[in-house]
Amino acid sequence: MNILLLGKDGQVGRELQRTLLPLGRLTALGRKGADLGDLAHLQNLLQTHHPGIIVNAAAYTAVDRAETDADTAYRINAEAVQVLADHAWRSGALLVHYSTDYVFDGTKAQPYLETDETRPQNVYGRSKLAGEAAILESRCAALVLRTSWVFSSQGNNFVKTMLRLARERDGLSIVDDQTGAPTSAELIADVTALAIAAWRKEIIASGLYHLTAAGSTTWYGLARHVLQRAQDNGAKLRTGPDGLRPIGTAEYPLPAPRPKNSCLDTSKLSTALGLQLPDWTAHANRAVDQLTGGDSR
Ligand SMILES: NC(=O)C1=CN([C@@H]2O[C@H](COP(=O)(O)OP(=O)(O)OC[C@H]3O[C@@H](n4cnc5c(N)ncnc54)[C@H](OP(=O)(O)O)[C@@H]3O)[C@@H](O)[C@H]2O)C=CC1
Ligand SMILES: Cc1cn([C@H]2C[C@H](O)[C@@H](COP(=O)(O)OP(=O)(O)O[C@H]3O[C@@H](C)C(=O)[C@@H](O)[C@H]3O)O2)c(=O)[nH]c1=O
Ligand SMILES: [Mg+2]
Repeated sequence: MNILLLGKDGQVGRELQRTLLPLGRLTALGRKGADLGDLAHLQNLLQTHHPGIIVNAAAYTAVDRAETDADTAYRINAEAVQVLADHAWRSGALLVHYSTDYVFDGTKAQPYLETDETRPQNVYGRSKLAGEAAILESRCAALVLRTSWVFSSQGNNFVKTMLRLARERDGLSIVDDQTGAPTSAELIADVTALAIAAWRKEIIASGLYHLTAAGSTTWYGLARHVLQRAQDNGAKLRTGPDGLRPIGTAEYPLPAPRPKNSCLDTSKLSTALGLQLPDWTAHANRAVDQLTGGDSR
């Protein structure tokens, strides 16, 4: 079985290079080998490789930049995904794709279900929702995995930003009224491989699934946890956990509005696969330890 991984150099893509290996003959391409902005090239590439499984970890993820660069965000997050879905439908391939908590408006008091109404508040979220729709409406075999607040010891993410800023600055103000589940790229890639194996055995069906770590916190809570762990590991910080100031969203204005509640209910996927998704702190500790030389416990 040929597996084609797109976006191999992103946070999730890097981890998928490891977890997809036992599932088949893997071809992993980054932006150089497969530019999702070039739809004609993408089409040719799919015809050449004829993969049995396409895993798309590439995306336009710059949430604030998307507000003024909507054309590019839609080309990568929706039009390229339409090309993948059309190919999967015609060839019978399985398409595995990722989406986001930002498809919701964040006003629900409880974690969001797959069946809840979507209402994205920013361009990134709307472009990702259009990508989901392209897949689900194509009726190709697909696993669309919505996740949230992705971090890893590699790439660009909030955990690494906090460690950098805490080394550079005296005191940091962090938003404390947006709640979500920080999810490691490692966990996403591990569960993706399990889901593909289960799909092949017809244990799980095509469709939309929420995939995040268990538990939840705010960005402030995440930053505190990260800086506490880093300090315990002996990292030299100018701002420790007690130097963080919790603020409201209004005090940290950004171009793109973010949902207040980003929590996703993961019972559909965890029940189907028989998994107990770990608390977000387990992988957060691992990432901080990798970045600050501590022991993972
Ligand atoms: N990051 C997060 O917090 C969340 C992510 N998701 C979703 O999870 C998936 C994986 O995200 P994650 O790994 O975190 O994202 P990253 O931003 O770490 O990686 C995305 C990758 O896509 C690549 N890419 C961007 N544009 C193109 C293009 N035109 N052609 C080819 N490759 C391109 C990027 O390359 P380059 O670096 O060169 O731009 C990068 O390697 C995405 O679908 C994302 O929407 C969902 C919820 C939260
Ligand atoms: C750097 C910084 C950020 N913040 C706030 C801004 C924002 O509300 C929050 C997170 O900032 P970020 O820009 O890292 O987060 P953002 O890029 O919005 O993260 C999102 O990325 C996309 C791709 C997703 O799909 C989402 O699930 C989510 O992970 O932290 C502070 O309050 N203080 C700070 O010093
Ligand atoms: Mg960001």
